[in-house]
Amino acid sequence: MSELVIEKVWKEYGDQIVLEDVSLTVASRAFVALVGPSGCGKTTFLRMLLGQERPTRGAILLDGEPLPLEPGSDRGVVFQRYSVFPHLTVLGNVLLGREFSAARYKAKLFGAARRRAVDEARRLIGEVGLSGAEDKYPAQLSGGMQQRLALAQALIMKPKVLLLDEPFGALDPGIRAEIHTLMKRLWHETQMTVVMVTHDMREAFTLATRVVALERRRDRPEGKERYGATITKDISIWPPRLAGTPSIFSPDRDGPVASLGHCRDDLASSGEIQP
Ligand SMILES: Nc1ncnc2c1ncn2[C@@H]1O[C@H](COP(=O)(O)OP(=O)(O)OP(=O)(O)O)[C@@H](O)[C@H]1O
Repeated sequence: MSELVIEKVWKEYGDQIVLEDVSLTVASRAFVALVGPSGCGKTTFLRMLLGQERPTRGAILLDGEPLPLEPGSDRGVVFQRYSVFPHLTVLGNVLLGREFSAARYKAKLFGAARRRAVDEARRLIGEVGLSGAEDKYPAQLSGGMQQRLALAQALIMKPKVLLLDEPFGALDPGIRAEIHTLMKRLWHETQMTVVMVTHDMREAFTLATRVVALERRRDRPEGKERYGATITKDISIWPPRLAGTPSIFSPDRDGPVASLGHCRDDLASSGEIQP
């Protein structure tokens, strides 16, 4: 379970109302794409889900509990840039979250605990297609590889909710299509709830189960700061998609194995998926 409930949330900075009266329930295992004009408050909304900002009014609940006041391991995040640490290797970047959560002050793991974490980090590095790059630094990676690394870095903490702020916006179209395939596979495998900000409608409709638009209802220049954005459209993608569940309508496009273009042997042989 990882359901997010946003109840009548407002966000104001001084006199400026950025968001007004936003209510949204994001079901467990859903993938919501958040779209809207520049400056309407999408990142602000995501930062509230992360716990970096607090609503001025209203409440945000994760599985029925108010969100903790600061970011935690139950919520992972990937930004368009700067999600990874330039002075750490690929392996170091992926291990970091584990090291911090195990030893908050020294941020180092030792012995068997470190070996287990290293094994897990290497497995994830493989999952995102970066095997062989473990000892490289982010500056030695392409943009697409850096975003794959950022995904692995977020996933090692096994977040219930993954928050993505235009994570693929700076990538070339070909690389973006590849990373979409990866993102779909990871979403199906981990069955996380995902909220992704994007400017790319094609990306929104390719990945999401639901596309939600934030907009100011009254957009007169003189009233810009007096009215915040709210949800103006909420489109459920058809045929429906759900993490971990093959689509009955388009199994070749949507489903745990479909995004790979072929059926993974382990799932097929387990009888979970029909090849
Ligand atoms: N910490 C802050 N203090 C004051 N104002 C802020 C703060 N953070 C965001 N804002 C304001 O909130 C508004 C919404 O910003 P936000 O970055 O959330 O928009 P956005 O929809 O993500 O934009 P874009 O699509 O261009 O990234 C902007 O007017 C911005 O200046």
